[in-house]
Amino acid sequence: MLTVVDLEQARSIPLERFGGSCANRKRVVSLDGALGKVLARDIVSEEGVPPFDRSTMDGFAVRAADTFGCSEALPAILTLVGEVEMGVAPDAACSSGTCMRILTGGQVPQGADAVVMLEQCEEYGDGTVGIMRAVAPGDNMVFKNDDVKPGEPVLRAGVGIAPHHIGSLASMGITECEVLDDVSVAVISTGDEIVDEFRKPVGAQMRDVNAPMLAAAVRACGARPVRYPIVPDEYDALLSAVRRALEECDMVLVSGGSSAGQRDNTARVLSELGELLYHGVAIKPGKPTMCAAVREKPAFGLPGHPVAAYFMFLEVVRPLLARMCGAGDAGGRVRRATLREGIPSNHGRAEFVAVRFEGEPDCASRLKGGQGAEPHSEGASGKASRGAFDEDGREAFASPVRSKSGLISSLAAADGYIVIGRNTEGASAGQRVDVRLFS
Ligand SMILES: Nc1nc2c(c(=O)[nH]1)N[C@H]1C(S)=C(S)[C@@H](COP(=O)(O)OP(=O)(O)OC[C@H]3O[C@@H](n4cnc5c(N)ncnc54)[C@H](O)[C@@H]3O)O[C@H]1N2
Ligand code: MOO
Repeated sequence: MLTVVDLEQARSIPLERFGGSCANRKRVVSLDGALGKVLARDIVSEEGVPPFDRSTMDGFAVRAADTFGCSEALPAILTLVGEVEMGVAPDAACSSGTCMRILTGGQVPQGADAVVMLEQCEEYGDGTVGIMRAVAPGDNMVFKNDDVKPGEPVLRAGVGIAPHHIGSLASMGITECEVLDDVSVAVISTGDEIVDEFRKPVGAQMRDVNAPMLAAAVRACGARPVRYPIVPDEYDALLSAVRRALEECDMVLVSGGSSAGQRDNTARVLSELGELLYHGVAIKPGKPTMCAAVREKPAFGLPGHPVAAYFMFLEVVRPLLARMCGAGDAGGRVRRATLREGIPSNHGRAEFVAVRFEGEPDCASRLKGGQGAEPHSEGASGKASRGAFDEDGREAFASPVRSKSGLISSLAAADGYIVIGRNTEGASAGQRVDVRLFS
């Protein structure tokens, strides 16, 4: 029997049940394998970076005080006492009235506290250098430990490791780090008519759309998909596939067989193995979605129709998976837009509607100045008299994309989707909406 919930409950029930207990396995990876992983503990450097005062320009290391008041007309004349070799600690120091030749990245010698750029100096060839621009202490150089101070945390546990973090770790000489272990997600397609995407369908067979798509969606969350062989519409076959997947993975996704037909086994299998938390969501498409707890692991039954499976993954599975991966709730990016045309929707369920953005002239000036704004068609809700603006100040318009839940390529024309509430007559032209972006 269907235990129907609304979309918000479909999302919150698994989050409450499984969201707190996860993401605790850790492993050590080398920097090569660290990209995209979530750091498991704070990074504190034992070393300071840079380990010495360092020039950021080609020129001459000086005592800044020696250059005060100098100009092109009246250069400060300093005695050249040597040259800093790259990668080697200087063999001389700068005392008052002296300077040393230095290249970008060279160690600023003792006594010097600034560097004058080459272009602002003139070598006279007699062992002296004319300085034509005054510098302040610290100009054109960085000091020892400016980037990283020993003992200070540089990266915090929970951060998603990006390329610049890997650069930072390398600079500290940290070549491996502890990260949260991958969350593994079993992806199972079921249906007698489904063949894998490498085979040519014969008769009334169809290629598996859901498994490659859901595996990619799992990967996009930072988790590791594990694909299992396609399961026929047989109870025992699905029971043993799901049982095995739950032993091997942290979460299971089954697509197909989710409604209440004779050959739809997913709900029966999940009830047999564990506790069905809900079966049925008041949303179109996506109605037969279910969630179960099997030995405290989450198992979702998603609709066979690919568009429905994708929307329900994004709305219901992704928030939990993101939490399990240690990345917060990761609701996806949202962009505000104004609907170009009305969308009727009055079947007592909330509805996902794919939309695309329409190109519009840049309205930044109108937004900022607030003058000369032309009103747009007023929605039936009366809420919007002007368009919505994105963060760049561009006015964004969205139009519905005709789509059906079995037609995955219809989404290729869409940039994202909106959710029309359950107790409405639909959405009206001119209404402002939050478009959940696909990417
Ligand atoms: N009499 C009723 N029929 C249906 C109802 C209903 O309430 N009463 N609900 C419809 C809705 S809504 C959906 S959604 C689907 C749910 O289907 P199932 O989850 O049981 O899935 P199947 O029946 O196995 O497949 C539905 C459809 O999707 C295709 N499919 C399945 N798996 C894949 C895959 N991996 N890749 C590509 N396509 C797949 C399958 O061939 C079917 O065409 O039920 C409606 N029916
Ligand atoms: O609700 Mo079904 O999930 O229309 O495609």
